[in-house]
Amino acid sequence: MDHVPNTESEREPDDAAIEATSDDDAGAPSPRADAGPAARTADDAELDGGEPAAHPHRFTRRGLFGALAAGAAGLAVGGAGGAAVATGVASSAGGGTTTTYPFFGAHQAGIVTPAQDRLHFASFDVSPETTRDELVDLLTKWSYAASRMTQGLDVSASGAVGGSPFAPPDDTGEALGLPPSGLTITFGFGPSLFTDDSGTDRFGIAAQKPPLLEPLPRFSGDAIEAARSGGDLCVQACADDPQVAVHAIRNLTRLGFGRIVLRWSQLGFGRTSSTSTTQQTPRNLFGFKDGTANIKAEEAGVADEQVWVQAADGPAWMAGGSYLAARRIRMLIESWDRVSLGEQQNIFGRNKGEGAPLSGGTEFTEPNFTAPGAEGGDEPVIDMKAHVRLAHPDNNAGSRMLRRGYNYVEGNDDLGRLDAGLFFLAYVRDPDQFIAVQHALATDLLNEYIRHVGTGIWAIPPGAAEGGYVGQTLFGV
Ligand SMILES: C=CC1=C(C)c2cc3[nH]c(cc4nc(cc5[nH]c(cc1n2)c(C)c5CCC(=O)O)C(CCC(=O)O)=C4C)c(C)c3C=C
Ligand SMILES: [Fe+2]
Repeated sequence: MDHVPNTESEREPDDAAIEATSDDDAGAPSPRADAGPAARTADDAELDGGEPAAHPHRFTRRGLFGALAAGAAGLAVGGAGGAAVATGVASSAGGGTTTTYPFFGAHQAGIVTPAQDRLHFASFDVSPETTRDELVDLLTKWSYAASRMTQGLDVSASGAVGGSPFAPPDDTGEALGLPPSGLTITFGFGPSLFTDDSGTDRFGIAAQKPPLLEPLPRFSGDAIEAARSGGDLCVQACADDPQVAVHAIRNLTRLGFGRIVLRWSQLGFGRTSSTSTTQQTPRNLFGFKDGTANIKAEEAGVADEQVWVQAADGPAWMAGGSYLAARRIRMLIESWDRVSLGEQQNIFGRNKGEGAPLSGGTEFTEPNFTAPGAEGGDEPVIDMKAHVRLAHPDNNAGSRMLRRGYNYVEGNDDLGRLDAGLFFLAYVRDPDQFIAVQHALATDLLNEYIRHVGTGIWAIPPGAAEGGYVGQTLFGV
């Protein structure tokens, strides 16, 4: 890891990290000043003193919910900093879990982390007036807020209900009472952050742009919509409760008012990949098990080989990071539903029930691409244009990718067809791992039933050191 060292005093977490800038009504002056000593919370003490809490996981939104339900005195006058109240546990209506993943670490969470059930993904453009210092300040605030929300805390110590009644709350509040739900928040930098359309180096980082970070090329059959593509920054929020994921994106967006603009966003449900051997393989909207051959966190050495940028790869600031390729892929559900079971299986090269390759065995048996068809003819049992054949590492110089996609359904079009599909997310050490496979899929039998309508690529910096911020290795302050 190549983190720029930082000191406690330089990077002391503080509510100030969340306060508004003059062009930003998201943050009023710190409400803690109004609250008085009686209102001080364990969180406040931790923040003021710069000492990390020994057990930050104790302070949960759920704890606060219990206190509210019990009518805890003082909250109505903005007394108690919400997140400190750890008693009176109420269960979540959203079905979330108490799982937490650390925000700080060598790699960002949300990549090899076991894929959660829900996604809210957002792409932002940095506003023309935003300076480098303001961008760094935003990344600092984002990291601080993310480090709290991923532990089930409000966005700041005063949070949703602990601040001044005369100022907008720091936290929007819709996650009050919900457990952490395994929330992970992953940040990325698009090619246009380094140089804009006119070639301008807006933030003095053009020289540090990874040579591999170029907009994805046009692929055969693409029907890309600009409004669903690209973006200077991306944020992937995954959780086991949709409201927790949406709360995270909403509050991060709010922190960026005046500095960034939401370009597009995507909700997802029903993860379409497993990233851990502890997880059952889920199904996509075509009804097939998806993620069987995905990279799993438990595969020794594979993430270093295929997912994490190594120090020797360069640039130095990306060591421990990754690249994220995103594709919004519409699935033509109604056409697919008229295809026979045999042809559906032929298209993927796996059976629909168990997900086993058509060459035989069980779900996790490696496909045999030379096994002959049942009639004993020349044709192999796994079609030459089957999806798993074309996407398999044997067909792609050994290259793999960590898939982390989600189903989406967004109503229907004017012909009464579901606007549904796969929001495909793949993490790779080198974007060419995705590009080569996507080119190989040009003859995929599946193409008759899908349309790629959105695209994007982002450099995913390494994780932040405790108390630091994501992107510190790039900006160096
Ligand atoms: C460029 C990469 C890929 C795109 C785009 C893609 C789209 C896509 N895939 C499915 C469903 C399945 N994919 C499966 C396997 C699979 N897919 C890719 C890559 C892309 N898929 C890879 C690398 C693999 C693994 C190949 C291997 O190593 O065997 C499967 C089989 C089960 C599994 O291993 O996950 C399914 C099912 C859809 C529906 C889709 C677009 C909408
Ligand atoms: Fe696939």
